[in-house]
Formats: sequence, structure tokens, C-alpha cells
Amino acid sequence: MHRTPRVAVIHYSRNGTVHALARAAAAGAEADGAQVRLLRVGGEHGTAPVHEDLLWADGMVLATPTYFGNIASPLKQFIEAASPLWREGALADRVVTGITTSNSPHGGRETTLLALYQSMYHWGALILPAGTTDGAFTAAGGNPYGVAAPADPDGVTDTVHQRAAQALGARLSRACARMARPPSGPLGPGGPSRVAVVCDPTEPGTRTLASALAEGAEKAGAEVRLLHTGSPHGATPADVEWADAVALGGPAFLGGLSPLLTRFLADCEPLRASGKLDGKAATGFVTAPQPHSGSESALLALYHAMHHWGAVIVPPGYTDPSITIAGGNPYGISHTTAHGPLPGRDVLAAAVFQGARLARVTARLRGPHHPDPVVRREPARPPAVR
Ligand SMILES: Cc1cc2nc3c(=O)[nH]c(=O)nc-3n(C[C@H](O)[C@H](O)[C@H](O)COP(=O)(O)O)c2cc1C
Repeated sequence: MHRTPRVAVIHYSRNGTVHALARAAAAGAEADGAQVRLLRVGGEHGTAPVHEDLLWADGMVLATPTYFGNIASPLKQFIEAASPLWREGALADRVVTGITTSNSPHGGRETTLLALYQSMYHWGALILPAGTTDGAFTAAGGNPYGVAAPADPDGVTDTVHQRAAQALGARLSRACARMARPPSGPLGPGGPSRVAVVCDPTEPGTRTLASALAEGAEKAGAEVRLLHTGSPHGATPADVEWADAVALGGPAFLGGLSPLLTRFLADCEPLRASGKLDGKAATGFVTAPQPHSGSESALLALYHAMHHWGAVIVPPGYTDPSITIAGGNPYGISHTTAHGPLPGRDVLAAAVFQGARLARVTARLRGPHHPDPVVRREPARPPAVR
């Protein structure tokens, strides 16, 4: 039996622009069939979000004004106050997306959206960026991270940005509908999920991590392809097209993606441009020479690319004790090569967990006989935004 998906639109707004967009996102989710709570931090009694809303929701739109290229502190405080829930693991697997406004077109809208998600990786939430998956997003400036709009002192937004916010609300509602279904076993409703583990094989440590992720995904019931980039019989874009989910990894290079992995993503561009990567589930793994020499930033750089795909990002967060034991990187598993060329038992255990988690989440996100986790369907006409 399907349960109605639940979406909470949690926002802070001083002058009203963010509030107008939050209402539009709520209308979009409602028109798609979700049960929606529109909640304003600092709002009047009954409309302010409380912890119970986070437990109730399958997914959240988080909307904030851009303050110094970052989340406005009232919203940040709300997120921080939810730490006891995070500690209990109660916030994992929420699907989240973001909206922001700012005065200057390039005054920090992208950084603010990325900052929102930075907290969400720690929750083990599933990040659902806008990508280039809907014409409404392109019309509103083509921000793949979420919806970003100009601020207005009177709190007014134009129809272009309202439509983008509605489309984002509807997109979130569709993903939440999939997560709200009762679990149907490790295989998901349409047979085994297909997972491609794609690795830059330059470092032996990365190859070992890739094998551990593949092992975890296979143990969780997925059909797995374990592939290397850059070799004649290695990974191709067709493997990514085949897969419901991808795990991508390589050695961190100057705090970003390795050249071979970058090359591979460039090869996948025609797929992205034709919308074929929309809704793929994605996770990352990395090796770096020193404990703090780029393992986190390289994973975030990978996820930035995944935003452009419109992928659903599946970080490990702290959803299993193995992550903390292996060094506590909530963005993805990382191995420090200064500790030895190959990862030790603890790191491998976390990699196996991350692969299994990717397979399990993908099985939930997938529809029957449909390879696209966030299945496209004609959006219902959203009600007029008041
Ligand atoms: C403390 C503060 C910091 C701000 N920082 C930025 C900024 O970094 N970049 C920018 O373009 N606008 C900045 N602004 C303008 C806000 O983004 C703008 O007031 C807000 O998006 C309006 O949203 P609202 O109508 O929902 O209150 C800042 C405003 C304040 C009050």
C-alpha cells in the first residue's frame, strides 16, 4: 500500500522573498500529491518547525536567504538544535533540496545551497539537487544545486522563479513518494538494482576500496559492475547509462577529482545533456596522501558534479558505526595512503557498508521496471501561488 509522501518546507525569511518561494515549492509538492507542512523558522505559533516535523517528513525543502554566502543563522540554529535526532540516527535517508535568495546574482547563492547540503551529508540525508532536469530550472538561471532567486525588499518573486520553486517541490515529492513505499526486500520492486563502481585505478588503495564497495553492493542484492577508468576495456558511459546507481572514486588531486575521473565525467557529458543521468543514485570514495590533504574536498567536488547530473547523492553520513571507526568522513569513505598503500580492516568495513547502503537506498528509490530512481512523470498543474 502506498502512503502519501510527506514534505516539510522549512524556511527562514526576513523580508518575505524566501517565504514566497517556499510557498511555491509547497504548492508544487502538494499538486504532485504530497502532504505538505509549510514551516517558517521564527514564525507564529503553529507554523514554526519543531523536531517532530523532521521525524514526520520523508523529505524537506530547506530555504534560506543568502547571508554572507551562507545559511542564515536562524535556520542554521534550527538544524543544529536537531542534533539529538541526528545522534540517534533518526534523520538519515530524508530527501532534501534547497532554495535561496540574495541581492547580488553572484553574491553567494551557489555557496549557500552547497552549505545547506554540507550539513545534510552529516545527517546521512539523500541530497536531491535541481540538476538541469526541468526547463523551469534553466529558465530561472540554470542553477543545478537548487533554486536561487533575486531578493526583493517587498518579498515579491517573479513567475519564472515561482515556477522553478514549484518544479523543485514536485521533484522532491516524487522522490519522497518512492522512499515512502513500504520496503519490498533487498532487491527492490523491479528486480536487482544495478550498481556501477567506477574507479581511477592509479592507486592500489583506491582499487581496494572499489572492490569493497562492490562487495557491499553485491551482498545487498545488487547486480554490480566493478570498472576502472582509462583502460581499453574499462568503464564507458554506457555502463553509467546501464546503472541505477554509481559509486565513483579515485585519488584526490589538488583537493579535487583525479584527472582520469574528470576525463570519465567529461565522456559522460552527452548522457547528462540528454537527461539520462537524472535521478541516478551516486556516492563517492577517495584516497589522499595525508589525513587532511583533500579527502573531504575531493568528495565534495565529485558531488558538485553530481548536482549537475541531477543525481540523488547518497552519502554514508554517520548511519553506521563503521563510518566513525574508519575516521568519521560522512561524505564518503577515504583512505590515507601515508598509513600504507592499502586500507586496513576498519576502512574496508566502512567501504563495504557504503556499497551496501547505496544498493539498499537505490532499491527503495527505484520504481518497478523503471531504471530511473526519480521517475519523470507529467507534473500536475500546480495550484496558483497565493
Ligand atoms: C546579514 C546579511 C548578510 C547578507 N549577505 C548577502 C550576501 O552574501 N550576498 C548577497 O547577495 N546578499 C546578501 N544579503 C542580502 C540577503 O540575501 C537578502 O536580504 C535576502 O535574500 C532577502 O530574503 P528575504 O526577503 O526572505 O528576507 C545579506 C543580508 C543580510 C541581512
